[in-house]
Amino acid sequence: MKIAIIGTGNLGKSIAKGLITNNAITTLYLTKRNLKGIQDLDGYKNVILTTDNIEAVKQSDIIIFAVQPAHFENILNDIKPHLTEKHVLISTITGFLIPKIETIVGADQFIIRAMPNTAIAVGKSMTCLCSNEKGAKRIQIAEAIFNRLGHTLAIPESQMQAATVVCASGIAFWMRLIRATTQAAIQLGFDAKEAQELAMYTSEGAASLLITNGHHPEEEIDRVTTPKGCTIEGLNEMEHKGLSSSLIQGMVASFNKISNIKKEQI
Ligand SMILES: NC(=O)C1=CN([C@@H]2O[C@H](COP(=O)(O)OP(=O)(O)OC[C@H]3O[C@@H](n4cnc5c(N)ncnc54)[C@H](OP(=O)(O)O)[C@@H]3O)[C@@H](O)[C@H]2O)C=CC1
Ligand SMILES: O=C(O)[C@@H]1CCC=N1
Repeated sequence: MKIAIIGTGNLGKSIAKGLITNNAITTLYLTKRNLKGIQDLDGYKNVILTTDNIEAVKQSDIIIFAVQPAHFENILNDIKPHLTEKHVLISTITGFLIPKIETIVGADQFIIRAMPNTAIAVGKSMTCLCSNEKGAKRIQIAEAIFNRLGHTLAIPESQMQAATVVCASGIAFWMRLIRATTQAAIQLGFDAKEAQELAMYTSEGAASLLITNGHHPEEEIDRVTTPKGCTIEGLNEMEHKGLSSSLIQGMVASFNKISNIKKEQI
């Protein structure tokens, strides 16, 4: 696949690493105005670093956009004259809706929105996908790309804002939970390195149980909570302090912030 990533910052670089590691490219153009931050990707076979978005578009079939929302419209206007029937446009931009992309480049383009997360760098992204009417004919291409780099779910665009919070911001939320667990483990006597090891692999095990068994989390919790035991004592104390409530409220705040980002673009 001839792929271009327009805007190789935090997310774009994570996607690039995933694509390179998984041998998922024929050619990969990576663009950025200042190439300094991606020099470490220079030298990989068939990977081209450039500041020239138009050249990257001309040489590629699949264009993945990963710039900040405020930069997207100008970039679309710049590349628009160079778009052809072969191009599939995949936007990862938060809050930038498909109808708005269509007003810039036209509804006759294959347009897909993808919401991956930075775990794409290690092939573990939960990526939600949606498309315009024409893009529905190419959604399998996006699924093929992102399934190699994790797990995908096709959703209506109306759920994309929620998917951004749960999956994309979700990486940061889970990191904070893992960090807090690590801090507790240190307080309970482990050194910092061991504490993080315990936190990381325990969280991986918890997620793997749900993925493998298809159970509800409470079913797995029931297997751990010995009556009158230490687990239920700890869990109930966490809930008295608002664990679930604060997570839910934080995610709703994150969701509402995206609504404001969208308004700022109008
Ligand atoms: N970070 C994440 O985990 C996720 C981010 N997203 C979305 O992805 C997008 C990017 O986020 P993120 O990676 O964090 O942001 P970054 O700021 O890290 O990356 C954006 C990159 O775009 C480059 N850029 C800016 N203007 C241009 C231009 N004209 N041509 C080419 N490149 C350009 C910038 O580099 P330079 O200034 O050198 O050009 C920068 O490195 C956002 O819209 C965000 O909402 C979605 C899901 C997850
Ligand atoms: O924080 C942000 O706005 C972006 C979107 C999701 C992850 N990072």
